[in-house]
Amino acid sequence: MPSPDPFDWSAPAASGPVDATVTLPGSKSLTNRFLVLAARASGVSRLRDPLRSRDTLLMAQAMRSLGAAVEDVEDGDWLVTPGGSTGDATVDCGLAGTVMRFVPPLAALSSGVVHFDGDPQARTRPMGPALDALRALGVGVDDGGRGALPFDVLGSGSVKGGSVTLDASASSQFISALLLSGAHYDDGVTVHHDGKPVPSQPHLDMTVEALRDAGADVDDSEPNTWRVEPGPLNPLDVQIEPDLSNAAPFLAAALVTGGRVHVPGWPQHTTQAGDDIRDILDQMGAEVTLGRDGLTVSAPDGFGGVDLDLHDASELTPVVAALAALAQGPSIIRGVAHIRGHETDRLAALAHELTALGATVDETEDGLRINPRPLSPGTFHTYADHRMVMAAAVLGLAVPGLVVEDVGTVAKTLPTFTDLWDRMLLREQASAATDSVR
Ligand SMILES: O=C(O)C1=C[C@@H](OP(=O)(O)O)[C@@H](O)[C@H](O)C1
Ligand SMILES: C=C(OP(=O)(O)O)C(=O)O
Repeated sequence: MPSPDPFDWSAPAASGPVDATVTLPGSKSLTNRFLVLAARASGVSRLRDPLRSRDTLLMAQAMRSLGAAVEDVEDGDWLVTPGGSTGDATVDCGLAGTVMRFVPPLAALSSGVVHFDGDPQARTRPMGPALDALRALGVGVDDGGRGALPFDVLGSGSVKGGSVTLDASASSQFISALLLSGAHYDDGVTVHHDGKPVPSQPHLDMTVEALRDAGADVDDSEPNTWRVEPGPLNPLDVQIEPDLSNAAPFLAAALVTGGRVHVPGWPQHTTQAGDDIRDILDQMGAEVTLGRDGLTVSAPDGFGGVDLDLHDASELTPVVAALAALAQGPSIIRGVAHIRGHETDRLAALAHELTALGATVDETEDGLRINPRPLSPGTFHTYADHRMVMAAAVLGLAVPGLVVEDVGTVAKTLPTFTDLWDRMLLREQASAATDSVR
């Protein structure tokens, strides 16, 4: 037999109920917002326990390219010393939506041409409305008419700003991007959304809250309109919360194995969309308890299918779809048409891979209908999508022999994923061993 591709990973099957505590690294969305805000604040900022993953390292590098210093200091924190670039620069976006959307409005403030590019799949992610909005605010952008990467932002040292209307139904990040830099524009920025509903409302709330943490004057009192007044931003000293979307596959393991998973440090208040996983797992029949010490999920009685609108928390779709394929009844996932423009067309990718394992899956215009069936092992393709790796790992718990193609792609937001996964399952073996000697 040919030896397996070195980047493939045999997903471990569970040999019994998991019983584990899993500590997750920091939130991608919070880390990358705070990096952008800190890069032009009025003093040195400290980011405590930031996520270090491909997306956040690319963002740190982008901030350096634009003149800020991002330094590793003791305890794993980042110190960010603001600075404005005075020359041409290049930004590698990788496949990070936050980098390709949040950095151009900041680059517009620099004095030079800032060239943006990324992975091949990044060139197909929606950018057009974000680039047109910058143009409407007086910024030169050369995208060769593509409305996508690669493109140049022609920085002239300042941006007039003002009012702009755009269609952000393809990504909330178009709006977050303008707000995160708008305080540095001469007239601030007012963003109006006109189109189908904007997805990911919690991420917009996160942007507004992060701006207010930095002292910005933000008005989000009217639907579909956001206003950031011009003015300096204060330096930040912020503790980054654990990434709750990255917690989802670990919590899902409690359901699949009939076990228990505890995630310490789960915030009592958060703007992270991943917090919605609590309600989703509860709807599937799990026991979900949020205490001062963190979140605990257990599922002694199995779990059922759900009818869910994931418009607000669409990044949870791959893991929820994996759970749905293993549930005791059919599920419908709605409201996530825009995730066809995520790392890959997630609806097509999930439908294809789950069907290949034996599930009955219909791709709808805005989601998936999933009918669980007995699944057979095979190779689960991941399409350069970290969350497809996480979905595959969840399936692998119940499908011995499942192989996950290109597991390294999970480093986009969680480079330690397979270590944490193995440790969660070792703990399960350890407790099984303890039980057997009792
Ligand atoms: O602003 C952010 O940090 C994000 C917003 C959301 O993007 P979309 O609105 O494009 O779905 C989310 O899916 C993504 O993972 C992170
Ligand atoms: C959609 C995602 O990422 P991005 O920030 O690249 O849009 C995601 O993490 O699921």
